[in-house]
Amino acid sequence: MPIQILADSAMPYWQEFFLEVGEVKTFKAGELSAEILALPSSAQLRAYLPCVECLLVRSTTQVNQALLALMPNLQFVATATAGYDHFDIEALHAGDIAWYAAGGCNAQAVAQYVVCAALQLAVDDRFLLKDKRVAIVGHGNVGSRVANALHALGAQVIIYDPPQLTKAQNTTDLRISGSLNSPCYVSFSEVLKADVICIHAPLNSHPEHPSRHLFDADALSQLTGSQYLINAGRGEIIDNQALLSYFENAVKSEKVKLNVVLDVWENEPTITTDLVGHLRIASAHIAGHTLEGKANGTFMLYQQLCHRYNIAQKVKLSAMLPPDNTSLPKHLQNELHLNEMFDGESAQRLLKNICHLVYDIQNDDRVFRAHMAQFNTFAKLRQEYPIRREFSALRLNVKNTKTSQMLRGIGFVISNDGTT
Ligand SMILES: NC(=O)c1ccc[n+]([C@@H]2O[C@H](COP(=O)([O-])OP(=O)(O)OC[C@H]3O[C@@H](n4cnc5c(N)ncnc54)[C@H](O)[C@@H]3O)[C@@H](O)[C@H]2O)c1
Ligand SMILES: O=C(O)[C@H](O)[C@H](O)COP(=O)(O)O
Repeated sequence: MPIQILADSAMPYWQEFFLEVGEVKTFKAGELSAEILALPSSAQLRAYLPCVECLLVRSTTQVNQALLALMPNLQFVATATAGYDHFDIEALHAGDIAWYAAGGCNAQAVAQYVVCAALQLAVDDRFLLKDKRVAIVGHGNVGSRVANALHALGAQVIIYDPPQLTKAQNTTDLRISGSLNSPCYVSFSEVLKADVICIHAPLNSHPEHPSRHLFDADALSQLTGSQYLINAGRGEIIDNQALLSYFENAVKSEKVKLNVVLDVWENEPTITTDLVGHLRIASAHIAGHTLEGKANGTFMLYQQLCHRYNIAQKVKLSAMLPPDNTSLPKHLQNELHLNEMFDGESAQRLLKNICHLVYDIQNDDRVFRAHMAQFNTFAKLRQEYPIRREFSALRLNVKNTKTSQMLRGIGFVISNDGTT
């Protein structure tokens, strides 16, 4: 009997990977909840559920007790995402169902979203990132990449990650893979003093350090209009009602407002739309939605399935992705050669223009505002998100060693840079 797999169809290349493993039926985001499945229109999907052995989802499917009760043969649940707060872990354990989350699959994508946001704000507000102190909240797959990228841009980076710090203190080997060589761990009160705060913690109710509402009314009241707060972790890490009250009070008292970038929101997809007008950059939870990030997620689930069912891995991810052969327009390439030392405002503007050639975050912000102003289309915007590539898809030719190190640090692939 082939393995029975039920998978979210919003996983690029699912046919190429999952059909190698078993028989696959797909569903669309929003279709797989006990409430929706109770409707007569879901009869066909509901009838299939008792056969399902492997369930492959994205963050939009709540894997809870009510859903698990409909799949008595389920052995394995996996999500093609880094976050797994949509899993009821206790219910999975109770049902003796193995689970997996594709941690790191889209870390590069999120890091590049943050780099684009930071460069955009720096250019608009005429400051240099290298003069700023940046706090990273959550220094895992995503946070460490963001830390490395902003460090490469010259920023001073500090880290808030109590679970990681505890682990580091309890081990003789203080190196933490994928992070800055020696992370500078700080307290939460130091985070609140940083010029830029980037949130990349998971949503959790950790007994000592819960991330839910870490940025509550009290924390928000300590921030000022000269600071920047970027949330690409989970919406619930910032109390969105408290943030709205903060903005409304700032408007009333004519105070300069905190600069906030939100990719993630509380209660997605039914978000607090009143917040949008107060934000510097707003998007519909798409920071990780590059083709590479999503394809990595599918591939990581395929690897898990092969491992679990002892199947030889035949399909390679590199065979799927389109070739990375875009090159820089001549005028930008010339400018890049002229700005050899990459110092100062004009170099930062050039870097922003190069990054935005691959990913134009302003366009995501414009589209988001236009749609959210008309009707609540958060989920639709996410489902119809256009194909976005990562910086590695743009080949850069750079001679200066320092410049190429910096560009590599934020994820570009460099050729003919004089270092090789
Ligand atoms: N916006 C997006 O599209 C997008 C994409 C990818 C991931 N995410 C979110 O980002 C989160 C992080 O992803 P990751 O791959 O880096 O996960 P990860 O598990 O590799 O890293 C998370 C880090 O956060 C730390 N942490 C846990 N609780 C914390 C707390 N209360 N305060 C500070 N740090 C805390 C952990 O110790 C860990 O080092 C995911 O759980 C997901 O919710 C969002
Ligand atoms: O946790 C993650 O990996 C991200 O939040 C991910 O980008 C969510 O994407 P979705 O599954 O909702 O498409």
